[in-house]
Amino acid sequence: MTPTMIRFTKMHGAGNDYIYVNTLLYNIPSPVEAAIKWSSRHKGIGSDGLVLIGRPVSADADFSMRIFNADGSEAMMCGNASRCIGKYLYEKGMTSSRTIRLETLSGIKTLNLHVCGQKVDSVTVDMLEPRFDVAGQFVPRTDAEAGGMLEAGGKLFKGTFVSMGNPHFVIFTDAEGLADVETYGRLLEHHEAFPARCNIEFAHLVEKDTLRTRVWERGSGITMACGTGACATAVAAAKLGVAGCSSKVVMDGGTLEIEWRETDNHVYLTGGAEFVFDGEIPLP
Ligand SMILES: N[C@@H](CCC[C@H](N)C(=O)O)C(=O)O
Repeated sequence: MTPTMIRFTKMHGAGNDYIYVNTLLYNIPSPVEAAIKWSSRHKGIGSDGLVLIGRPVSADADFSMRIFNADGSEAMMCGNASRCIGKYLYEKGMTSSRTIRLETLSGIKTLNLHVCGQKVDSVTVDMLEPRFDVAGQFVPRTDAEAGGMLEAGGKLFKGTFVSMGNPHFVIFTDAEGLADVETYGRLLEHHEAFPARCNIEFAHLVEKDTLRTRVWERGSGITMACGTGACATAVAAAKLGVAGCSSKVVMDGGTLEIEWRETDNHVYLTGGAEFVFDGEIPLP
């Protein structure tokens, strides 16, 4: 039997790369299987995961996003993919609006497209409010307000738990400590303090309001950037007084700008988005 071919677009935001499929045109019956197979760096397209763009359930949204990590697990939110979807929808002619309401598993996020000529230069995403106390995402180990000491691989890590829809644990360290992402990232992702596993950020203040961050993503391992992780880092830094409410987060693959706005308590994420290539692949 001839396999069903699916057209996809590979994109990245600050090096965080995903495979995008327009499910208005193509049905993906088993996204978990597709995410695992297609994300493989050696036997697939190669990516940090799979993103499905679709029709929203809510009348208040224009489009929807579903995001699957490279291990097939589904996440509630993805900051970098949201920006890429803004560019995808606008530049592929699926919308002419520069404001898009995107339905995600963690609510409707508004994308503001910054357009120059016909191209989307960058996108600002209203990531809504950060949370510090999500049942089912984090079991605090101390009576600290939002965070605690966790032991992994014989080492103690003090971090701050921040949910941007999805869970993050942000550890402030010195410059050398950023390399801990390689040794301890996986162990912390699976720490018993995180019933739903966790994304782990190792962050270091390099200059005023500029944070260098490396990330271990739940379900994908080390990635070149994480949008929700950048937001979590900036929020944790502001909460602890390490940085102000607007900061730059420098990740392995690029820099993202974050503002935690006092007026509405929302976090705004700004950064670029890039096309890599289009292709066709059989359904698994
Ligand atoms: N890369 C993303 C986050 C993707 C999901 C994450 N790994 C999770 O499981 O929560 C981003 O840019 O936010």
